[in-house]
Amino acid sequence: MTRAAVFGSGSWGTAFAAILADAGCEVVLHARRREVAEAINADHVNAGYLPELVLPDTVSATDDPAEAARGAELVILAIPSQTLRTNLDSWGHHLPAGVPVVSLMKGIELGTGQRMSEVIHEAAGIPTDQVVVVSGPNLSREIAAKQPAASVVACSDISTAEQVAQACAAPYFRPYTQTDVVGAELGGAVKNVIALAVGMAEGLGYGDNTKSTIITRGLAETARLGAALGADPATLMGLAGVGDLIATCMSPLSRNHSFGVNLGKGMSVEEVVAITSQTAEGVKSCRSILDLAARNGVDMPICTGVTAVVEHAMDVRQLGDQLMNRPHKHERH
Ligand SMILES: NC(=O)C1=CN([C@@H]2O[C@H](COP(=O)(O)OP(=O)(O)OC[C@H]3O[C@@H](n4cnc5c(N)ncnc54)[C@H](O)[C@@H]3O)[C@@H](O)[C@H]2O)C=CC1
Ligand SMILES: O=C(CO)COP(=O)(O)O
Repeated sequence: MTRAAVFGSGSWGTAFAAILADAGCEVVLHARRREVAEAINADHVNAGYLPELVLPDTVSATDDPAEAARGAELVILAIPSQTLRTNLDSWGHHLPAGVPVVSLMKGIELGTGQRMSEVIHEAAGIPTDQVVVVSGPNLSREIAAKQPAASVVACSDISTAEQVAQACAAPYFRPYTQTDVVGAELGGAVKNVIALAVGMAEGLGYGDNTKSTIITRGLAETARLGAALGADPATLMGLAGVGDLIATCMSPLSRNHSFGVNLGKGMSVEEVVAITSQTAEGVKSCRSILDLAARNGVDMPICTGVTAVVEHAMDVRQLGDQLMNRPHKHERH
């Protein structure tokens, strides 16, 4: 039985712990707060995040990172992107050597513009051929309800990707292996920003033509960034690209989508932050994605508009005009 350590006991870490357990692993969840770990051990439920999910007996929890990491043959990281480096600086030295380290995170680090796999490599010294990315249309509440879904397991070393895919293949969770780590990570990070834009459109009262236009042109700007950074275009047409884009942009379960809806309805960023208890990665990563795009000479008008709204440089009601009044151009450019 593979022993897996999952760091981050929020929505996705908890749902992924259940996937691993249902796939036959023994799982230890690391929770920052002792009372959360104790409640999971006592009740088999993480009430603050996924109260409807009863965790199998093979999932236990601890607030001690050394204990979580001890003997792990597989490490999973599911914490907010902008806190990954600080977390790894604090307990990354406990991670066992020579085992796959999986990123579930969908963001780009502010300041460095690094993808999460790059942060893991740099901050924890994990060799790149042991860093794995799992990304796809995986809204945690649907996964927790064991509704069927698939995902991409990407690693530069295909045998490591296959090992991780084997460990997380559950009856309701179907992994597909990949070697395009860059494409998988960019798809996951940029779709959050596009989902904010779609949510804003919905909040402003626009319908499905508008939303489909944003999704499709959002995919176009993701593809441009991917091309500049060496992603395989086919990855962005797959589960980690268009698959996740559709799920996140269309679902009321998406935190990014919901955040955007509230902005579109006229709430301020601060007001939405105050009522959002979980991570909406696009709010922080819009700036880092835009900086990354600028450094690579890539035009990302939707991300530019979302960032302007998030940073108070533009009223949400101006976003549509700004996008619609850009110079006309060929669809492929
Ligand atoms: N929830 C979902 O449906 C999915 C989420 N993801 C990605 O997984 C990552 C984690 O997301 P969620 O689990 O949904 O987030 P969440 O907000 O539900 O949970 C975050 C977890 O990280 C912990 N944490 C550790 N250090 C922290 C710090 N310094 N500040 C705040 N929290 C800290 C929190 O205690 C909490 O357990 C994100 O990058 C997200 O984009 C990816 C796929 C699906
Ligand atoms: O990544 C996700 C679904 O694949 C979750 O999206 P949100 O973070 O917007 O809830």
